[in-house]
Amino acid sequence: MLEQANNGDNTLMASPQLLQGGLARSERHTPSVPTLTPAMILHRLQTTLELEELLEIFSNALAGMVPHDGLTFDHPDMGIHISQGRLSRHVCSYNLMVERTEIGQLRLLRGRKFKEPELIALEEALSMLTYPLRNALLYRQALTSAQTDPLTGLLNRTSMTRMLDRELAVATRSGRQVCMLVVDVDFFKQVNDTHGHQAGDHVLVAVAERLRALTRKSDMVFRYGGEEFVIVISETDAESAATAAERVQEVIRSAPHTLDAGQQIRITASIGVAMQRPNDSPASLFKRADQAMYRAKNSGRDRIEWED
Ligand SMILES: Nc1nc2c(ncn2[C@@H]2O[C@H](COP(=O)(O)OP(=O)(O)OP(=O)(O)O)[C@@H](O)[C@H]2O)c(=O)[nH]1
Repeated sequence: MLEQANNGDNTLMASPQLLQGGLARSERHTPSVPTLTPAMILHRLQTTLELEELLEIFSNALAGMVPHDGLTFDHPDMGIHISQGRLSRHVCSYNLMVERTEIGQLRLLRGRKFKEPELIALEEALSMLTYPLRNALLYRQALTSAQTDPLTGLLNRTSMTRMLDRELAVATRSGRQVCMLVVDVDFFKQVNDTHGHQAGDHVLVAVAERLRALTRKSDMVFRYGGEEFVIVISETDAESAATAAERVQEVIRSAPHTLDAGQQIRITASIGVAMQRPNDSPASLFKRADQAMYRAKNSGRDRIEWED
């Protein structure tokens, strides 16, 4: 079993490694696949910025030279783990770099050992992959930042509309309902005015963290804008939604927030709740939850109000 690490400055290390998992011997790609010229491989790799598609192209282009059962790609800092084909006994692993920047680890898997000429061919192919791979990672980074709020790291309003569209359709098909909570921090302007904008930012980040920690994996938390957050609970009912709203209210007001200067401040939030109705769009559902939130504000704040 071989593990290679190509770190981009021509250092190559080899050490034995055995992968836990399947012991499949049949290869996903067989030697009958035609061998491509380097120019053809490079051309194909430059046809996409989608990471999964790029790796698929790479895997297919490699098939004639280095038959394999599967391929994995990992970039832990970007939270990326892609696995194509299947796990197999022998693993050939490369840490890829471009201009001294790590761009992830690529592993090739198959049931029999990789031979020396195959490793040479693989390294040649990898040298063609690195720049297209770097570009695909940059593209993914750009897409992610367009979807997230830079201050809190939560998904932003644009993402909310897109994801809610899908959630509403799924819930309609399954005969269940989506619930929306609009959560607006009370008297937030006072936090800024009294403690400064940096402290205000700090509170927003802390609120986002509390909401994220509270919500289940299937729930979605968005920063709608300013000090307004939206929680979307998939496939729920009114009783569970009420419990969720109480938990949100509690988690925000329970513990004080400690500012950088050491002061502690307590904050509360006004919460509006709306349940999905037939033919709801993201906008109509949001409108009812938002109106309910404003009623909570007008009724004294630190309250939960339901849609009409
Ligand atoms: N620090 C900080 N402040 C923000 C941010 N976005 C919006 N704000 C401020 O949040 C404040 C919101 O004020 P208002 O809309 O009056 O709301 P409020 O003071 O919370 O009052 P109520 O909602 O009525 O309880 C404004 O002063 C905005 O400038 C941000 O990202 N960081």
